[in-house]
Amino acid sequence: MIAGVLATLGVTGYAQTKLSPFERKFIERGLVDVQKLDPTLKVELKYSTTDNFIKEDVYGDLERAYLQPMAAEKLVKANKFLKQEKPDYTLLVYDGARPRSVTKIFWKRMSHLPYNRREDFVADPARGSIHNFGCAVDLTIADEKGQPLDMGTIFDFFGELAEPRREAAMLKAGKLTKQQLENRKLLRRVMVKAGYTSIQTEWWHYNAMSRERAKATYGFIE
Ligand SMILES: C[C@@H](N)C(=O)N[C@H](C)C(=O)O
Ligand SMILES: [Zn+2]
Repeated sequence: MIAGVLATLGVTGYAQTKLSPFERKFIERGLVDVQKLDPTLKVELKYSTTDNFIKEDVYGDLERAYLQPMAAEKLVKANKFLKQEKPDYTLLVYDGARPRSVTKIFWKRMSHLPYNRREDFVADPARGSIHNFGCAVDLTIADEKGQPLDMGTIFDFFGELAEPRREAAMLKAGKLTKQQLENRKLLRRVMVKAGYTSIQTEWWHYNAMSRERAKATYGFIE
């Protein structure tokens, strides 16, 4: 609440900037703009464009990525670890905190899938996505030209080729190249070293905390 009042007064550093409703909500809940902590991080919120799996801009004016401070600090660490290995590369964030209202839209759009398969790619809003607590991030790595590395699939490719649990088989079948796998492993290495955990079904998704702990600690951002 205090953060919200400060935001209204322009004390957060966004004095001349009109905040989007989602951004206001994030700031009120104590979340932080990841680029304020590390301006070398790149951010392209895919759900603030029509270049996403539902082909709709569901974020409107929101252009900045927000996370709980604990998750943002881990992300900054991961970017530092990446630069130790590859000084010209940087993390490119596609999504951070995501209100549950948006997860509800995604969940409806995947209603053609059986429950298990649906949950592999989009969290059931009844249980909550870890994004809904500001504790998950979707991201890739950008090279020295700012171009995303080839990870074998695009972001939000909902199919087996995107699944870390199938990487060895995909490599063997010639569907994933050694370089694509190396790129994924580089992302995984720096994120895990920084304290994130990966999931078995999406190469781009990382959790800073378990769903249960995030729910108990922060509660839903609706
Ligand atoms: C929709 C996709 N980018 C994603 O974040 N999926 C996970 C499982 C989630 O919804 O939490
Ligand atoms: Zn995600």
